[in-house]
Amino acid sequence: MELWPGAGNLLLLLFLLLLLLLPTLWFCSPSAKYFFKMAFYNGWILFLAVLAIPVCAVRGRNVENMKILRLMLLHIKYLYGIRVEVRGAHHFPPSQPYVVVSNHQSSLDLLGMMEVLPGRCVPIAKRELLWAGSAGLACWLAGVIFIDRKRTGDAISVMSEVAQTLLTQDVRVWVFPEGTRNHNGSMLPFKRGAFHLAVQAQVPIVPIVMSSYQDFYCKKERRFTSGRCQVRVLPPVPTEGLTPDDVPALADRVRHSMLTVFREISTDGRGGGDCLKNPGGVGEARL
Ligand SMILES: CC(C)(COP(=O)(O)OP(=O)(O)OC[C@H]1O[C@@H](n2cnc3c(N)ncnc32)[C@H](O)[C@@H]1OP(=O)(O)O)[C@@H](O)C(=O)NCCC(=O)NCCS
Ligand SMILES: CCCCCCCC/C=C\CCCCCCCC(=O)OC[C@H](COP(=O)(O)O)OC(=O)CCCCCCCCCCCCCC
Repeated sequence: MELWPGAGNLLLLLFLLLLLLLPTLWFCSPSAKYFFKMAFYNGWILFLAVLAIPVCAVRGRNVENMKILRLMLLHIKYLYGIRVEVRGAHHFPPSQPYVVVSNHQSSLDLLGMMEVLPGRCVPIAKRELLWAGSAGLACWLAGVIFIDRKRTGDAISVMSEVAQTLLTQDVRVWVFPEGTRNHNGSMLPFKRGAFHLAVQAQVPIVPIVMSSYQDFYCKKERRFTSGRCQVRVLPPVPTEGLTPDDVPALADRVRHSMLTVFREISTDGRGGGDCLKNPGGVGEARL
C-alpha cells in the first residue's frame, strides 16, 4: 500500500526534470549557475530527506539515525567538485562525551560536518530548521537539538538539559558558537552556550575549523565553482575544574586558537579570497 498515492511518481518526475536541466548549466552565466547550484543543493537535501525519513522512523527519534543522514549526504561533495581534506581526526577523544565547536560560513558546512561527524554526535540548530519540510523532520528523527535563539532563557534551559543528556546517554554535541552563518572571511564573536554546556558537564571541547570557502563560493558575487576545503580538528580543550566564571576566558581562548588556524589554512593566508573586497558585506540567504 502506498503511503502518499502518487508521491513516488512526483518525486521521480522532479528528479528526471533536474537531470534534464543539468546539461543546460554548461551554457548558463556564472550567476545563473550559482542559483541553480544552490537550488539543487537545497532540493537534493529535501529529496534525500524524503528517502531518509521512513528508514529513520523505524528507530524513532534516535541519535543513531544521524549515521543514516551522514551516509546519505557524503556524496554531495562529488556532485559539486569540492575536495574536502580532513586533518587532525585523531584528536577526537575515543569514547566519551564532548562538545564540538565549529565555524559556520554557509549551509555548505554540512559537507565538512558530515565528513568528520563522530558517532552519536548531534548538532544544535535554530528552531526554524524544524519547519524546513522533509529536512526538518529528518533532523528531528536524528535527534538534532533545536533552540529558539530569540528566547535566551529557553535556549539556556535546553542547553542545560543537553548537558545532562551528554553524560547520561553518552552523546556528543556539535555547536556553531558564532550563532549564525558568517562568510566575511573571519569569525564572529562566540556565543557562550557551548562553553557553559561543556563546563556544566565537565567534558572537553573539540574545536573544528573549516577553511574559508571564498575561493570557490561567494554569495555576494553569485560565484560557486569547484574547489577545496580543509577541515582541521584541533586538540581537545579540557574543562575539568572550570566553573561558569571561567567561561568568558575559555570561549576567547578557543576562538583565538580557531581563528589562528582559520587564517593559516584558508588559501590566501588571511581567511578570504575575492569576497574580502566586501568584508562584512557577505550574508547568507536565511533558511
Ligand atoms: C544559548 C544561546 C542561544 C544564547 O544566546 P544569546 O543570549 O544571544 O547569547 P550569549 O551567549 O551572549 O548569552 C547571554 C548570556 O547567557 C549566558 N549563557 C549562555 N548560555 C548559557 C548556559 N547554557 N548556561 C548559563 N548561562 C548561559 C551567557 O554567558 C551570557 O551571560 P553574560 O553576558 O553574563 O556572559 C547562545 O549562547 C548559543 O550558544 N548559541 C550558539 C548555538 C546556536 O545558536 N546554534 C544555532 C544556530 S547556528
Ligand atoms: C521556516 C523556514 C523554512 C525554510 C525552508 C527552506 C527550505 C530549506 C531547504 C533545504 C534544507 C537544507 C538543509 C540545510 C541545513 C543547513 C542548515 C543551516 O546552515 O542553517 C543555518 C543556521 C543558522 O542560521 P542563520 O540564518 O542565522 O545563518 O545554522 C544552524 O541552525 C545550525 C545548523 C546545524 C545543521 C543541522 C544538521 C542538518 C542535517 C540536515 C540533514 C537533512 C537530511 C538529509 C538526508
